[in-house]
Amino acid sequence: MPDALFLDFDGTLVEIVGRPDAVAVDPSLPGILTRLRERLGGALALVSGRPVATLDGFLDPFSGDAAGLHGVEHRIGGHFFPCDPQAHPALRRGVDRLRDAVAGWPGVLVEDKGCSVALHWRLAPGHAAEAHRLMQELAGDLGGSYRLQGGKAVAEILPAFAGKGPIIERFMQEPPYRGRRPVFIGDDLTDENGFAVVNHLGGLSVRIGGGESIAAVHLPDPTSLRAALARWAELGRVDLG
Ligand SMILES: O=P(O)(O)OC[C@H]1O[C@H](O[C@H]2O[C@H](CO)[C@@H](O)[C@H](O)[C@H]2O)[C@H](O)[C@@H](O)[C@@H]1O
Repeated sequence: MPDALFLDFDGTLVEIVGRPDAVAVDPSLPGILTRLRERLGGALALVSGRPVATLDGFLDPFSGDAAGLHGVEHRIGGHFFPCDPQAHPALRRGVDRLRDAVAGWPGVLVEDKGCSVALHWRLAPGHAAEAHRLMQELAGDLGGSYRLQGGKAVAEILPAFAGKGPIIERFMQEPPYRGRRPVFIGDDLTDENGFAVVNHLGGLSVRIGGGESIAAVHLPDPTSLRAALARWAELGRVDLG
């Protein structure tokens, strides 16, 4: 059965760095993704917590199918299904509240993604507990339409329906993904939900780096994944043997 490949971005295709805007993309990566996508008959999608537009900016000139904000928005076959921040007035007020609350916490970063918001403390580990508590409070105040998502030195608030598993399932119902074996590669807590779905569908889950995971296979780091992707672009299939 041919493969359908789903790839996380931060910590998977690129190394984790101090700030969200400081990511360095290996110059070979856009070309590798373009070739691999062609060899997979188009069945390659990014599945990330980032907005789709941010992924496009980092990976230019590569641009293909993608799910952004953990599946809140997605693009498939050139059709973009966006999220309108104006449909989330309570969240927008919450972003203002967050900015005010962390104004005196140097190194704590608010990443406003329109329909979701992330609070980062990688550069300010001493504020981790209070930053996490702040996000828990805000998520509680926003009620059941939103949920809290943990990650690497980050907590995010996003619409409750969103998750990497559901959006992978959605892609798998559409051509060119339908009828293929889903392979999902990720590195973080939010990716476990995607691993559960591909495991259930009889696919392959691959975790980058260590840590407890339900993934079937582990690769050590983004460098080793990029080397594997280049090889798969020649082979035209995923090969972890
Ligand atoms: O689903 P992903 O593509 O893995 O995105 C998850 C979040 O990644 C980003 O934050 C993480 O990477 C940053 C840059 O290396 C790092 O500074 C931060 O500590 C990490 O948590 C991104 O900023 C978030 O928006 C994504 O949701």
